[in-house]
Amino acid sequence: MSEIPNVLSIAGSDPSGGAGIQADLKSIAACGGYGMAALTALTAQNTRGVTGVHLPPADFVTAQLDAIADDVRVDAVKIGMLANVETIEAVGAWLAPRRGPGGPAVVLDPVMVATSGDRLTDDDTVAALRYLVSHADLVTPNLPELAVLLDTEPATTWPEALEQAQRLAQQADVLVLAKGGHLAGHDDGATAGRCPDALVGLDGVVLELDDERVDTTSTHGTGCSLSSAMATLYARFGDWPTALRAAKGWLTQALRDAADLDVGSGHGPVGHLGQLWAGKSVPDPRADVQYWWDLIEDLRARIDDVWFVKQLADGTLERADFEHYLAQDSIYLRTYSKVLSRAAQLAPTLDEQQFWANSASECLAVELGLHQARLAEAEARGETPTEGEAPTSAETRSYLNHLLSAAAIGSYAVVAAAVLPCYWLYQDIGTRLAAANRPDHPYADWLGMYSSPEFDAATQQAIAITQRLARQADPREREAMLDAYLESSRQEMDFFAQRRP
Ligand SMILES: Nc1ncnc2c1ncn2[C@@H]1O[C@H](COP(=O)(O)OP(=O)(O)OP(=O)(O)O)[C@@H](O)[C@H]1O
Ligand SMILES: Cc1ncc(COP(=O)(O)O)c(N)n1
Repeated sequence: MSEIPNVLSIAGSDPSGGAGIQADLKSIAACGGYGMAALTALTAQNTRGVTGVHLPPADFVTAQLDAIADDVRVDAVKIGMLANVETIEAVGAWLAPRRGPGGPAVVLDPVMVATSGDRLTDDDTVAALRYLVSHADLVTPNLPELAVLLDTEPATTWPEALEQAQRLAQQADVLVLAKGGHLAGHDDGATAGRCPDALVGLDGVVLELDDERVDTTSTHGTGCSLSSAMATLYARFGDWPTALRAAKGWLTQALRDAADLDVGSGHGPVGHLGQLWAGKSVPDPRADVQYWWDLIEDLRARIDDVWFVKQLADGTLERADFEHYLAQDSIYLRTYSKVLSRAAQLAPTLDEQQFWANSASECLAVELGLHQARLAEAEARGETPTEGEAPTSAETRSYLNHLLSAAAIGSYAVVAAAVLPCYWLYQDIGTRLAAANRPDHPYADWLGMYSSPEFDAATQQAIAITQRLARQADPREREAMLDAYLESSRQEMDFFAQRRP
């Protein structure tokens, strides 16, 4: 089976190309899908407004849908403008037997009013649309549409929008994408200059993304474009948060790319294909290291529960266990420093070379400190410190083998991805360990060292470098980066969980 999903838009036509099925087909293509379109309405429309609407008979809408389904597997459906009750019922009836496991994902954009302010639906369609909402997987109303569906006033602040979205989610048992586009000019609070979107379920916000508000009047068709991007990216990646991450990044850039177009004198279209024309790949959440971090959310929670981390935090850790950890950390850092030197060797710029080389050197300084601390620990217990290195544990060896293989055969991007968890996880855990410190804590000196502005800054720089490399990587290298990152994260966990012999 092809990896390119077949995505069907059931929507109206905008002959000026910015909204409706024209926007949908461009979005689907830009997001890596094969686009199909069944027309529910023809509008006479341009960037300034709608001057006419012509509706095909409802049974001809059904005929188009049947023709597609008789021949083509449909992986996802996006529903846009449905101008009257007959059309809504025809689409609902066609969809009903196709819902459920193995059926296409359904995104409903309950279009009622165009960006220009022109109504696109009859007044009596609202009740029928409410019914269809409860039969979709995801519904993407703008703030006025959300209010109409709930029979209330439009939200003017983001918290109010989220509250309304949750209410709709509960009423219709559907996932709601709350969109901040219409907050412009209302909300001068936390969202000023920003354009937030959030997936909201029955229990509240599932994922909230806050992106820059692009300073443009070319917002015609953003709702159409976003909903068809969501259908396509869900079909590609299999979950809604991942789809939203990729769709939001793509749409924000498409809004910026609108500046390259010269279409009409009103609200112009977005630059759907600008990113493809610039030679960038189709949207891919794996290009965002924050997505990598979210993927290891469970693992991060488990690290906090590892016996060693808990006992170190609450001060019940036995000295011998602590000494074992210091010994293994010392061995780890010696080799980790070599892997960082490999990153320095591969770095294309002076800045990055210097960053990795400094980090490698810093590791050795810390290793020296650890060595001395280990001797002091042994002396404190009245033992003669053993000179030379302790034997390397299986866990330490496994982590180092992974890093060394990345350094031996991985690209610069893969090496950066492999070393990143040691910064990021350590800094993250360190913040909580440092917070657990108190003057009479048996490991007070240590916990104090876990968090430092210098290490925070180095972590941010490692994240920024890896982020740039992930964006530039082709899909194959990106996959290798993510694999290396995930493996290092698992190895971090095993390293903390190891027991002394
Ligand atoms: N100026 C902007 N900058 C960045 N993102 C924007 C901007 N305007 C809208 N968006 C984004 O576009 C998407 C559509 O949002 P909006 O709330 O405008 O929906 P809509 O009203 O259905 O769209 P349309 O404007 O096409 O009618 C959302 O992801 C929103 O965050
Ligand atoms: C055929 C058609 N469908 C939908 C919209 C809504 O467009 P927008 O995304 O601007 O709200 C539109 N203007 N025309």
